[in-house]
Amino acid sequence: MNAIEVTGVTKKYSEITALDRLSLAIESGSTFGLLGTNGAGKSTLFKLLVGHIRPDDGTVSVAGTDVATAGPELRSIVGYLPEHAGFPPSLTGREVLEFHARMHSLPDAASRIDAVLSVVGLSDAADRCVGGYSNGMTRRLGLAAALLSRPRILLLDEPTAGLDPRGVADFHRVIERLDAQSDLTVVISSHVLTEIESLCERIAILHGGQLCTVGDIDGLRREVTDDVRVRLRLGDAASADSIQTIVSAFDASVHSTDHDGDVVFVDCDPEDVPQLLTELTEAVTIDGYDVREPGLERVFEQVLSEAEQDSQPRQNAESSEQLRTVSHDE
Ligand SMILES: Nc1ncnc2c1ncn2[C@@H]1O[C@H](COP(=O)(O)OP(=O)(O)OP(=O)(O)O)[C@@H](O)[C@H]1O
Repeated sequence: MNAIEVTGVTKKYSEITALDRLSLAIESGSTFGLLGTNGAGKSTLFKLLVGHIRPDDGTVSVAGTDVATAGPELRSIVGYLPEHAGFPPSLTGREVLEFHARMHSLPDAASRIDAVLSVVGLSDAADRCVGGYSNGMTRRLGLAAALLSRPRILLLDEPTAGLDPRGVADFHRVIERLDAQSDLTVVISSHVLTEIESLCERIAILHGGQLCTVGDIDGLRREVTDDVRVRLRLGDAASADSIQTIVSAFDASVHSTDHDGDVVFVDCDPEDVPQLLTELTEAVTIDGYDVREPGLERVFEQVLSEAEQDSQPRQNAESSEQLRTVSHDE
């Protein structure tokens, strides 16, 4: 069964088309990644799913309920962590949640608040003022608020943006625990492709308000390439040119090379890796290497470049410069 069904949805903000005839179904119980460039329409989709805005055309349903006609029960179906969730700094974490519980008329507020504080790891900080919370704690409080009404669907809009690596890891652990312990459907939007790769099974990529692709990550990778990516750390600066000379002898199977400082990336046929490494180590000093599956960034870049070739320039499209804001964690 699908937790989310969006059919032919268009949403405009005056002359800006934020979503353009979008159709997307997300299966119940899955953790789903929503990717896209800045301004692709991800936050707009979340706001439609939670009923904060209405589509100009098309239908949106969550857990079989049409959002257009749903009443307050929508709050117990969908939990939402917005991109910019702020709380009154003078309230404690617990008081913030008590306020949310009153808004949602939750019957068992006190025990529910204790439970969600424990899920997000804020029990010890519950009676401290939110103004003294770190960014990571504030995001986890936002997650606690989203979980308060025991939703069946959880929407997380860039949940780890601005968090330090430990904050990111803590947040991921909470999501993984939620994923393992329940049949919750989680939809995460993020610009950090490695985050989506580690948390999600399926993804959709949006661009200019349109759906470019949807599918499971491994399947999309296979559609894009059979290559592996060899990452080489060079022992001396002069060897980047030598590498180019050597890999050019493999031109049928080496599909691209790139470098970042003293690290060189070679995308090639997996069968050619042993021969390539042998020849390279004979010719240049290599301090280390590894061989990886192509990252999700390969899928992302390919899908977007195809979408850009296919589409007419859009009045409200963000500049191609912004494509580079997507994080590539090499
Ligand atoms: N309230 C609004 N008024 C006018 N335009 C808006 C409004 N909200 C969003 N937009 C525009 O709609 C488009 C989609 O915005 P949206 O915030 O949904 O994108 P996004 O994919 O979430 O972007 P980002 O990754 O930068 O957060 C953008 O062109 C944006 O400028």
